[in-house]
Amino acid sequence: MNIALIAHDKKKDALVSFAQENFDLLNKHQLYATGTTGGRVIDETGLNVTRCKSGPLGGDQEIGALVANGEINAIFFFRDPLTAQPHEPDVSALLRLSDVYDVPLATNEGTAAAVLLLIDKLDRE
Ligand SMILES: O=C(CO)COP(=O)(O)O
Repeated sequence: MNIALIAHDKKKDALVSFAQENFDLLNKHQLYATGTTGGRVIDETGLNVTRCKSGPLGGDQEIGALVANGEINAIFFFRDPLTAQPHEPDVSALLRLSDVYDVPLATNEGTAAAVLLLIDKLDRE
């Protein structure tokens, strides 16, 4: 499956930890990420990740285009609910597209863990 990894700045540590803890499960899939998130995941986990542009520079929209083209099966987007983002319209557009195309979207670690387990179960059936 194709999984997109995205984290706002204050959630990047949590996403990197999540990726380290779930290395074996994530390593079975094609991973995409916004630029800075992807760089950290690559450097700190060794996972193979296709990087888009940084979120504020269009990365969320790039992921959105992949969603619209049916190329993303799940999104793990660790959002920071307490900090205003300069590119909030891009974030909202990505969330909207995940609903338009019925792509599972986890916006926090608990949901991401649940979705990843389900993806793995479905993969093995
Ligand atoms: O801003 C983001 C998501 O909206 C994430 O982008 P970066 O991974 O480039 O920081």
